[in-house]
Amino acid sequence: MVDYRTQGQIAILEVNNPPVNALSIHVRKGLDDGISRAVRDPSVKAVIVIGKGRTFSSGADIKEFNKPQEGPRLTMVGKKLEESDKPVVAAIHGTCLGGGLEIALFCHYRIAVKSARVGFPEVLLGILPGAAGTQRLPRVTDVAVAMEMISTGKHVPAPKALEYGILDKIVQGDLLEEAVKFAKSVMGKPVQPCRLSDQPVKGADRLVQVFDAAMRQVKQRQRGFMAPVVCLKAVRSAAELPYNEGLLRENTLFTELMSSSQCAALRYAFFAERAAQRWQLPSGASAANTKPVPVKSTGVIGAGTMGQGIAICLLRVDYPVILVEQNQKLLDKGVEMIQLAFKDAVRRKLMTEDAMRHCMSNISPTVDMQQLANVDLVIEAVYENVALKQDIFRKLDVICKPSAVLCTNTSTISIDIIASATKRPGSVVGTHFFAPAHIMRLLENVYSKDTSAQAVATVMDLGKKIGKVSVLVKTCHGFVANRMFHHQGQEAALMLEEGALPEHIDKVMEDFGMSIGPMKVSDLSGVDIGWRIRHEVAKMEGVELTSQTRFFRGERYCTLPDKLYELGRLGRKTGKGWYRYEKPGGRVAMVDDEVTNLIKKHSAEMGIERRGISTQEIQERILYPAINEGFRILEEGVAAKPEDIDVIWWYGFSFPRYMGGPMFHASQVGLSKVYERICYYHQNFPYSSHWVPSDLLRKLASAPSPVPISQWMSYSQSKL
Ligand SMILES: C/C=C(\C)C(=O)SCCNC(=O)CCNC(=O)[C@H](O)C(C)(C)COP(=O)(O)OP(=O)(O)OC[C@H]1O[C@@H](n2cnc3c(N)ncnc32)[C@H](O)[C@@H]1OP(=O)(O)O
Repeated sequence: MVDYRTQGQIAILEVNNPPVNALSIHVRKGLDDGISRAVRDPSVKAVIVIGKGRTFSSGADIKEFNKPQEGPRLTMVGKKLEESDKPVVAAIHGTCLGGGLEIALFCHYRIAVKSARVGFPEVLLGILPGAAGTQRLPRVTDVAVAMEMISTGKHVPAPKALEYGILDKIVQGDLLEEAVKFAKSVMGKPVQPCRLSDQPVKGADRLVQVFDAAMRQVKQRQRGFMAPVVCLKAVRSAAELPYNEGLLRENTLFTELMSSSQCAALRYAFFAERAAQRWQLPSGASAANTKPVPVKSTGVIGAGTMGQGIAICLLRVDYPVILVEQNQKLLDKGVEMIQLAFKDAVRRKLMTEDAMRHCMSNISPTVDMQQLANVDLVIEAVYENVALKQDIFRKLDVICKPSAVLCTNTSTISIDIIASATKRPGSVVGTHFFAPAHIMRLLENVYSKDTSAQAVATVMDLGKKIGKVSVLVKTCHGFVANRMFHHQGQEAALMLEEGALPEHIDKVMEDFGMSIGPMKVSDLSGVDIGWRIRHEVAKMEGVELTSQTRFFRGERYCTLPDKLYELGRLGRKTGKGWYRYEKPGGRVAMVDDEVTNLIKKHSAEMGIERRGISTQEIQERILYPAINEGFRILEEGVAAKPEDIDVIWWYGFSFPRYMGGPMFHASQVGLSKVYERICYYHQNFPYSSHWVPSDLLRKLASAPSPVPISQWMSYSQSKL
């Protein structure tokens, strides 16, 4: 785990724990033994700590977090490194994160290659750097920088770290050779001035202003999230207490965070996100055994809002895009909007003018679908209409080369139905982007009964290349995201006619931790989207939805969203939806009397006596139908595991990661309690199918002891 060797008078401690040199027990032990040996050996005059493979160290081994601590503690190992009278040099490449950076800060010197990155991402796991990081970073760099780095978890590129004083030197060429040269240059020099524990905190005279400003920012950005607040308190203590007392304070705060439910949720999230990338099809084909089709050229059909966003995602990572629209006017408008989005990115310094010009030069607008004949991958992004999408896929089947992967950005329509329009259903796959497509991180990839493993591998790979988090699901109406979200929308509308107002529902859910409530989400995604989907489904079933409709598909139906649509209140884009906005496309949601009156009038027309709806009821009626549907999705194998559902909710609907996602949240509340409440609502609202309890949930809820989330799927086929 740590290879010890000497090169002349230099001892080299090389951490060797693939894939990312996590500081597992054997690594800590190896470093501890290694530094003792180097200190003991009179022929050794300097020590280098370096990482083998792709990185210096990614920090503590997160898999060890819920196990009892064994072996030497990181702080003890660090203390030994610092106390060595022989200079110790950390030689950094790849990433130097968390405990890895703490080890480096215990060393007397730090050198790095230019591409290296350093950081304290502990906050993203709901903890703080608990091996002296909060006490040592503000001693090497300014306290303001330390507060920013530790409370955000952002990685800092080597050149910036040099500027901050975290690094002593950036080297070119072979890192070990450079480290040896550096070690020789400091051999024999006293190490005392390089021991950070002896240094004062930098910028301590501005502590109060810096702390107050950082705290304001953290509370604004991360409502309800404990770790950043506690991180700031720990750094503050570095400036207020002597080093050893600061360490004790850090330890108390660390223990508090480590035992929190937020930390448990974030640890779960860390592994869930990575597990989602390890997709597998029922056939046994998987990420591990399937190669994607090489994609060098792409096409996007539809230059509307979604098509523009998707084209931007592709252009940003250098894919040439053939953008197809049905007429020149719509095409020109689409290209203009893409250009505007890039200009905005330049204005916000997210890209250079040159990069923008390069992206725009890669776009080939056309009204001729034949131009797609040679593309490797095409994404259809027209509006949600089965006949239209089938027509496009019929044409693509004739036009595109046999190896092309044919993707549809449908948000609800079964991929089986769309693929059936072609003679190559194996090449057809869903790529469900979330609006705004160039900003939202989620890509819900959807396979049909015929989709080939290669097509799946291609879109999962594409997701990674364009910077998305991809989750693979099986086709059904609405897939995972919209199928779960739909029930929230339904239940929210029903609560509105019973007595709630949009601002009440949103406040409760925002206080729960959602970055925006469901009514604001509806305004953001567009009231017309839901309307179109509902009416499309009704049309397919030969039903007409009118203002008098009270039941649809045997369920209680609320016409309020349809009434909003009929008033032209389509959401942010029209400047009014469930709220009023400062302008079309505005962001500031204001309560609108017109909506309040509409809702009250609607309740009266329906003969419903309005009542006060409690916070608990709003929270449960928004979350539990989605959770119940999540269990059905698992039962049906639409999602392979609960973790995939939670990943979809963090990235698709901004569900607070520190609460773990709806399925993890259910596990924390307790499945028997969730089941009992769902049964209660089912009794009270028998005409809403989303309250019919899922069979899988029933089985899990009646297990003799709580079933860990990792074992839920083993109950899905059981006969209990
Ligand atoms: C007290 C607490 C202290 C002292 C800490 O140090 S807490 C840990 C702080 N460090 C982190 O939070 C870093 C976490 N890791 C990452 O951010 C990334 O993995 C990376 C930037 C280091 C590399 O990213 P990438 O190249 O994309 O690779 P993956 O993320 O896919 O990771 C590869 C596999 O390694 C596993 N991994 C990564 N870091 C750790 C870790 N610290 N402990 C245990 N395991 C880790 C990760 O799960 C991947 O595993 P598989 O999915 O392939 O099984």
